[in-house]
Amino acid sequence: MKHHATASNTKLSSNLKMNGSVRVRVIRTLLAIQQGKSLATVLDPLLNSLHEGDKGFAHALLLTTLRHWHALARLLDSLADKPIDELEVRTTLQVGLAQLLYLEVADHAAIHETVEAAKEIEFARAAGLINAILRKVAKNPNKFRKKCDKNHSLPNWLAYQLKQDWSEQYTALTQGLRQPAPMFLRVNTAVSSVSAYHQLLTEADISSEKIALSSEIQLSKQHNATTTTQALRLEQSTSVSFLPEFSSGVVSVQDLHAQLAAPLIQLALNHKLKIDNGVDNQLHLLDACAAPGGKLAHWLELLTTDKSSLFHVKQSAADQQAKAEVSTIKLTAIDNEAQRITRIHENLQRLDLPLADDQADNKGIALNIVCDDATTWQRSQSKTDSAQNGFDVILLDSPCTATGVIRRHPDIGILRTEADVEQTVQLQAQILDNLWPQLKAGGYLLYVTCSILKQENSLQMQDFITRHNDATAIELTEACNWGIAQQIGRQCLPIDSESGDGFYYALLQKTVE
Ligand SMILES: C[S@@+](CC[C@H](N)C(=O)[O-])C[C@H]1O[C@@H](n2cnc3c(N)ncnc32)[C@H](O)[C@@H]1O
Repeated sequence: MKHHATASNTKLSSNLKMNGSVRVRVIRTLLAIQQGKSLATVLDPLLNSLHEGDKGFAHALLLTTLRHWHALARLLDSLADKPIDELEVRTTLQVGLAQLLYLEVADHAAIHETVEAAKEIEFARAAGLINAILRKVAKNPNKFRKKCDKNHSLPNWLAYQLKQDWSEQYTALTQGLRQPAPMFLRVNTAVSSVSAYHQLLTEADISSEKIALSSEIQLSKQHNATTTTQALRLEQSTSVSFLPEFSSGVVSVQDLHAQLAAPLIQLALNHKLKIDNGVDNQLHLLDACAAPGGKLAHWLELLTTDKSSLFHVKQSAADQQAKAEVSTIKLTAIDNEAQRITRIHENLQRLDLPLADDQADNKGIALNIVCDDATTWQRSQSKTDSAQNGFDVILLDSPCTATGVIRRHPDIGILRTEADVEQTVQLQAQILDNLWPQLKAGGYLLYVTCSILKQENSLQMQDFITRHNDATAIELTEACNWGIAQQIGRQCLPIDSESGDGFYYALLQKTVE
C-alpha cells in the first residue's frame, strides 16, 4: 500500500471549494481529511453546499468510502499495474470502488460519473486508468468485495496494536469497526421516563428498543452496590428533527456505553454519602474534561432526579450523628477548549439544566464551568485546603485516541497516528496525577475513555496505582452485563452491530488513612 501518495494539485486539495458534481465535492472533502481536517469540520460545509436531494447520497458516499478506506486502498494497489502516487487519482478511485462494492449505484453511473469527476478536478489524463480499473471491478463485484472484506480497514499500526491487545476478538473487532454504529437515545429522567418516551417514538412511527445495562461495584467483601442504565436503541438512525420533544430537552442522542458514566459516578457518590459522617454541608463534584457536556448533562439529570434521595441519605446520617446537612451540590466542569465549552452551554440550555453561574439554582445544584488545563488546574490554592475542600467524586472522561468510536468518526482511521498514542497516554497520566490530590480521602474517581487501546486504559490504570499508594481499584463485578473484565476496570468493544461504542471504565477510591 502507498503510504506517501502526494497531492499534486495543492490548490484543489487544500482549498475546500464546494462546487462541481456531488462526487467532485465528496472527493474534495476526502482530500481535505487527508490533509488533516476532521470529518466534523468538513461534513457540514459539504452537505450545506448541496441540494436537499443530493445530501443523502453524498453523506453515504463519504462515510462508506471512509469506513472502507484502508481496505479499498489495499485493493487498489492490487489492481493497478504500477503504483498510483497522486492522491487525487487514488481518492477518486477509492470513491469509485466504494460505489461499486458497497453502495447500490448502477455500474455505468458509478464508472461514468467517477471518470467525469476526475476530469472536473483536472485529472483528465487519469480518466483512462480510472475507467479501466473500475470496469475490471464491475465485471466481478462479488469477488472484489470478498477480497476487500477479508482485509481490515485500519492503518497497519492500529491493526497491529489491536491484535496485540485483543487477539481473541481481533477479527470481529476489525470487522465491527468498519460498520455503521446504531443510534441510541438517553431520556431525561428528570422530566420523563424511558417507557413514556418509547411510547412517544412508537406513536411517531419510529421503532426503538429499550436496553438495560446493569452495573455492580464491589465496595467491600460484604457489600456490593448496583445501578441500571436504561437507553433506547433506534431500529434506524434518524435526524434529531424527527425525534419527538427533542428541542424541549426530553431526549438526547448519546451512545449506549457513554450512558454508563453518570449512573456509575452517582453510585459511587451515593455510597460515599452513606458512609460519610456528614461533616460538610456541601458536596463537591468534578467533571474534568467535560465538553461538549454529554456526560455532564446526564449527570445533572440524575442529580436532579436523585437529589431528594441524596439529601435524604445525608440528612439521616446527620440526624443520627447530629452533624450538618448538605445544602448544596457544587459541580465544577472543566475543559481546555473554549469553543467546545460553548457547546456545553447550548446542551444544558436545551435540556433546561442548571446553567453556569456558580449560584445554586432552585434545584440546589451550583454549576461552575471553567476553561482551563486539567494537567495544571487547581481548585484550591493550598494542600490543606484541598484536603478539606477536595472533591467527593471526580468524573474524568479523559482525552484519548477515540479509537473506540471509529464507527461514528471513520476519519480517525486516517487522522490518528502511532505517535498520537504515546502523547495521549502521557497527557492522561498528567491529568490523573494533577486531579488525584484534589480528591478527598474516601472519594472516588471514575476514569473513562472511548479508546480500545490497553495503553490508555487498563495499563494506564495499573501504572497509576503503582504511582499512587493511596489509590485502590474498585471492582466492576461480573454482574455487569457489559464489557470485558480487565485487571482493572472493564472494556467495551464495538464488535456487535447492535452494541455501543468502545468505552473503558475504571473506578478508583482514595484510601482513608
Ligand atoms: C472525551 S472528550 C470529553 C467528552 C465529554 N465528557 C462528554 O461526555 O461530552 C475529552 C475532552 O477533554 C478535553 N481536553 C483535552 N485535553 C485537556 C486538558 N489538558 N485539560 C482539560 N481538558 C482537556 C477536550 O477538549 C475534550 O473536550
